[in-house]
Amino acid sequence: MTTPIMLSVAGSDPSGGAGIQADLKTATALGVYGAAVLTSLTAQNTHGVTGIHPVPADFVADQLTAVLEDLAVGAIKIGMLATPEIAAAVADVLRTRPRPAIVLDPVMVATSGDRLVTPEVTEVIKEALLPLCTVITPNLPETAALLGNLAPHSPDEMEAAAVALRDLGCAALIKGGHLQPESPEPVDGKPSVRRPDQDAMSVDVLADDSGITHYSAPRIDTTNTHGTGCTLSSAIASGLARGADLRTAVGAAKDYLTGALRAGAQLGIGSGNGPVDHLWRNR
Ligand SMILES: Nc1ncnc2c1ncn2[C@@H]1O[C@H](COP(=O)(O)OP(=O)(O)OP(=O)(O)O)[C@@H](O)[C@H]1O
Ligand SMILES: Cc1ncc(COP(=O)(O)O)c(N)n1
Repeated sequence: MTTPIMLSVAGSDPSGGAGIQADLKTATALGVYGAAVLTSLTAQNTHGVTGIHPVPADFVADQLTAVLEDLAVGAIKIGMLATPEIAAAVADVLRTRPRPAIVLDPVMVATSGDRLVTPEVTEVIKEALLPLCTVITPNLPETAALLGNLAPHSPDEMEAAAVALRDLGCAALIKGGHLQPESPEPVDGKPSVRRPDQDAMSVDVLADDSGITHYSAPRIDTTNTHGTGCTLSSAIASGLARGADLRTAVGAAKDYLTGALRAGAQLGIGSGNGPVDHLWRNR
C-alpha cells in the first residue's frame, strides 16, 4: 500500500484551530498522512495573536530538506511565512529539487485582524514562490496585496483577479469568505422582507489552465471561522496527495470545509472566534 502524504509548511497555533494544528487534523480526517515543517511559533487563541517567534530561516530549510529527502510527499501546503528570509529559504529548497503539487496559502492577517507576516513577504511570495506552485489560495485582502489593487467586491471582480494572478505563474483560487452578502433589492421602494443572509452563498473562484470554475456553498451563520483558510488549503493538498486533479480536489475540500464550519457552531472551543470541527465526518 502507498500511503498518501501531505506536508504542511506553516506556523503553530497553540489553540489548535489554525496553522500546523489545523493542517494535521485535516489531513488525518481525510485519510492522509500529515507531516509538518514549522516556520514560526505563535502565541494566539480564539481572540487574537499576542506573540510571534519565527524559526531561523536556515533551520526551516533544514527541516524541509530532511523531510523531502526521506518521505514520498504527494503534496505540500505552504501557510504562514513570517519573514521574507523564511519565504526565500522555502523557495530555495523547492526550486532545487523535484517538486510535488504545492498549494500556497499566502497567509497575511489572522481572522482576529492581527498581522502574522511582515509586509515584505508578499513580494517574495510573488516573485520566488508563486511560480513554483500548483495553486495559490488568497482571500480578498490578500488578493489585493498581491496584485497591488483594490480588493475584489463581486464574483466578476474575483474572476478578473484570479486570471491576473494565474498570469503570474500558477492557478489561483480566490476565496470569497470576506465578500459581503448582497443586501436585498428594495421592492417598489420598500425594503425587502428577506433576511440579508438568507440564501447567501460563499463563493470561491478558480482560474486554471482550462478556464474559470466557481465553487459555491451555503454561507454558514457562525463566528467560528478561525482556521478556515488553513483547513481549505490543507484539504486541497490532501486531495492532490491522493491523486485527485486540481478541480476535483478543490470541490472536495470546499465540501469538507462547509461541513466543518456547520459543525463548528456546536464545538464550543474558546470564547472568541472558535475553530471549525475538523472531525465532523467521524462523529
Ligand atoms: N460563513 C461562511 N460560510 C461558508 N463558507 C465560508 C464562510 N466563511 C468563509 N467560508 C469559506 O471558507 C474558506 C476560507 O475563506 P476566507 O475568505 O474566509 O479565507 P481566509 O480569510 O483565508 O480564512 P481565515 O478566516 O482562516 O483567515 C472559503 O472557501 C470561503 O468560501
Ligand atoms: C499559525 C497560523 N497560521 C495561519 C493563521 C490564519 O488563520 P486564521 O486567519 O483563520 O486565524 C493563523 N491564525 N495562525
